[in-house]
Amino acid sequence: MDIIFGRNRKEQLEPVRAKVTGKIPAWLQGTLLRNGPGMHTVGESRYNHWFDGLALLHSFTIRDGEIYYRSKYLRSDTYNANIEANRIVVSEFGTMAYPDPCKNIFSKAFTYLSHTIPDFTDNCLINIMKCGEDFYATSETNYIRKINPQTLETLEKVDYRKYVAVNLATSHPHYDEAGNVLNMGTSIVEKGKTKYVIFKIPATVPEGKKQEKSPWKHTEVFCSIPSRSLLSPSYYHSFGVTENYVIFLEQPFRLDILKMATAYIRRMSWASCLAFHREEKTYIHIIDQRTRQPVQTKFYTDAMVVFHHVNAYEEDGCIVFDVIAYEDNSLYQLFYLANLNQDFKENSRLTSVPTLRRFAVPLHADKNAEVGSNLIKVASTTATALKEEDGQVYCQPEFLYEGLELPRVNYAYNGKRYRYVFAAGVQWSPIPTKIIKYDILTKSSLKWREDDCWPAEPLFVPTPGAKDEDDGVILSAIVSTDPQKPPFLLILDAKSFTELARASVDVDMHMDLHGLFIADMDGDAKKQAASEEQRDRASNCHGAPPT
Ligand SMILES: CC1=C(/C=C/C(C)=C/C=C/C(C)=C/C=O)C(C)(C)CCC1
Ligand SMILES: [Fe+2]
Repeated sequence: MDIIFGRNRKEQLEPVRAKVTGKIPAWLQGTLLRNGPGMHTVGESRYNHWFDGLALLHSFTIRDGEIYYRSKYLRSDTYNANIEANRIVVSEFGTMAYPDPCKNIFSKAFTYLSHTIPDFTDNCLINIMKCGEDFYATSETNYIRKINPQTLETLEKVDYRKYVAVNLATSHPHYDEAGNVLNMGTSIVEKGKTKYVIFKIPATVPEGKKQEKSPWKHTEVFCSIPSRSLLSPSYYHSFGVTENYVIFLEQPFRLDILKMATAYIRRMSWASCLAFHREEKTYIHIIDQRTRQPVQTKFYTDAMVVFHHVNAYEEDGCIVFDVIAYEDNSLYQLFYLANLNQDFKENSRLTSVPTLRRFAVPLHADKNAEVGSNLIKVASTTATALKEEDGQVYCQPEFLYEGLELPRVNYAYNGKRYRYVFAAGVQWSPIPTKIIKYDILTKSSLKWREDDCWPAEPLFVPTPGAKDEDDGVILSAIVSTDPQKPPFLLILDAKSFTELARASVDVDMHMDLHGLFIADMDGDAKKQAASEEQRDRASNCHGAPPT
């Protein structure tokens, strides 16, 4: 499996034309931009974990039935420092690195301890985020990197901490219809008050505040939730939204801050500071977006580990939310390269299969309801919420489907009642072998698979003017373990799950994590943008300084 995971990939700087078979829908024009780890060895040193790898951006540009592929390593400070030193000098999730072996490590550790938490990596390998017209490569630390989505060039480094007090932030923000970004992060050092912070980055500079040009400067804190444990906040990889609420799971998979502060001196990785406490509860926080306050009722469920929220919506006074959940944290364990390389089949068996679970949370608990009664009256789910004596509400999910990860939905239905989940199919191994369309209404599924093929996260792109939720295509980059079969971009019809086209490229493609599709503007929008640009230029000539 080294062929898929541990091998360093060659970047493809010049766009290369793909060999297309089948027929690409004429309306499908734009760029699929994705991110993931591509280099795990620098000189003689090797990362321990797949999530440590240096970020490799890649893109498929689809135009008039042709597809061009390119890839480029993110020139993060981390990448540059490693390449210059010809070894790993910056710590990542599963690898602690020691920048200068000549320096006394105790003095280094002392500096770290006095600052509590060291400076994190800017190796942004997980996802791509859109802020206004700009694109950023993201990870889960306080740094993100602006990128050029066309050339894949690395631009400036943005430190979240300059705009909002967070040391960690998710790689899975949400977007509202205007393109404003809603994200969450954890503040672990501010005055000892460990808290989770929900914040909003506007897509454009708000009216009347134009003197401050960057939308980042207008980032606002939406709501803060104190951590149940000051020294051990919950780890989370994503969160959910409905039209009016935010759903945050404070799960008993926690980061130990004291362990983090001493990790460097103990020669332990950040990953070793994460622990799953199976005897604890998972708290379900519901935040009202209108009042910006958490709903006061204490909702909880059993211990679980969730990386990906799928979707959520409001129905009959309840919040229904769907997540991919595990019984434990074995997923992170399996992605150690040592497990992925030798005896792959033996070592890479998940001890719990990722399951699509539906929860329902009652927003207005009936005061007269009896203790022990189920507060969920929604007919569409068997999820329950039991009223307890002390006023807490114990939620138990409905198990919908077993063996799927990297979920995507038609984003026009994000926060709304929806029907379809597109995901990668995984069984006892964490590596996807199928692409799945799961129909929540009929509880049936459609699958795509092919021998020796390892599909990436399936991304849904809607047909312009689509009426049905599944009216569109699925895009997935596929790598193969068969040396005769080059990697390809698969285009499926999202309704029937039949292949429309594939675009093979003879390049060294990596298995990636997440990304997005940037649709080309249509003719009219292009014309309008051009005339706006012309108008802006003209107004610049009349006094305003050029930007
Ligand atoms: C570097 C670093 C981190 C990195 C986490 C990463 C890189 C997580 C990747 C998760 C993925 C890819 C999950 C997929 O489901 C932490 C632990 C946040 C905190 C300390 C510094
Ligand atoms: Fe993710």
